[in-house]
Amino acid sequence: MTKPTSGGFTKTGDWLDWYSNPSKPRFQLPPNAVDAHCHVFGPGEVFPYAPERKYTPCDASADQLFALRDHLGFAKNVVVQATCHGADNSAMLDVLKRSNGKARGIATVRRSISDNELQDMHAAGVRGVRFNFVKRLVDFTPKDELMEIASRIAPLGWQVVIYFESVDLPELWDFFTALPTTVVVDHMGRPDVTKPVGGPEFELFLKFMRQHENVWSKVSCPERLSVSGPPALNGEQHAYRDVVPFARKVVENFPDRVLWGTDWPHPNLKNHMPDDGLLVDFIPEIATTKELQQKLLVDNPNRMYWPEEK
Ligand SMILES: O=C(O)c1cc(C(=O)O)oc(=O)c1
Repeated sequence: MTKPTSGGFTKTGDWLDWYSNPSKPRFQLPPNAVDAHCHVFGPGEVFPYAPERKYTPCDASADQLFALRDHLGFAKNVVVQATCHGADNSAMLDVLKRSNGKARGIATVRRSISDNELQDMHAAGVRGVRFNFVKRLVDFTPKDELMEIASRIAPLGWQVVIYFESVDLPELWDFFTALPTTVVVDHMGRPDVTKPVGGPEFELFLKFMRQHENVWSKVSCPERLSVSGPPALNGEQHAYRDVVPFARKVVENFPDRVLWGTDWPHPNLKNHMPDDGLLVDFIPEIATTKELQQKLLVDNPNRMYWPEEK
């Protein structure tokens, strides 16, 4: 059954709705595991989609996110502002408010934001801003504007989350390496997994992490990066084979600087929508020991987003 887009909005034509009734993962998540990359969409009638958005999704609410968290066995979420909400962070902030401290947020802000607004967001649980360089998702923002935002959020101890395509890394290198904060890369910088894992393009990404100890990576989104599949559907326990060597390499080289997230509700997927339970079953393919799993799912995200709990 298709899912609604409320508030009088019309869903993007080829939109794929998030998966209903995901399976129970076979892989049992360790206690206090964090889904460190997920979103909410609206609902549109409560939190309208932004005029400048590039897509209109089906609704995906805070309650639906919490239900998924509990079903999969995560303890906490890091909610990343989705581009369909522009710089209006209210839907994301509403999740944080209703989470009893079990969610942190990554916001999108413009340079016009006041210091008081940043302080309020910090009190609500926001711990970073996202800079997006994927052209199909956002309009261009000048780098000096982004750098100004980065220098204003740095004193709060916030991070900058960056989303870009691997082919754009050379051009963005100087900007990224000048950022004064912890930098977290979404989805491994979107490698082209049809190219060799040891080839120059992915090697540049590994060099970026190797040379800059403030750079972390989310080893998320095999469902987005995979070309070969097979998709995480119909009980498939060996999904997305072509992504495995890339993600494994990042986890094994930088075990203390990796994070994992579902990316629910999976904006803009075009050829299938994964069963989120099977997506969790992908984790032991890329973090192959208990020790690596503990770092990826528990130690790293809790150190990053809930340091006060130590
Ligand atoms: O590749 C994407 O389409 C995508 C979009 C968004 C967003 O719209 O915020 O976030 C993601 O993590 C990935």
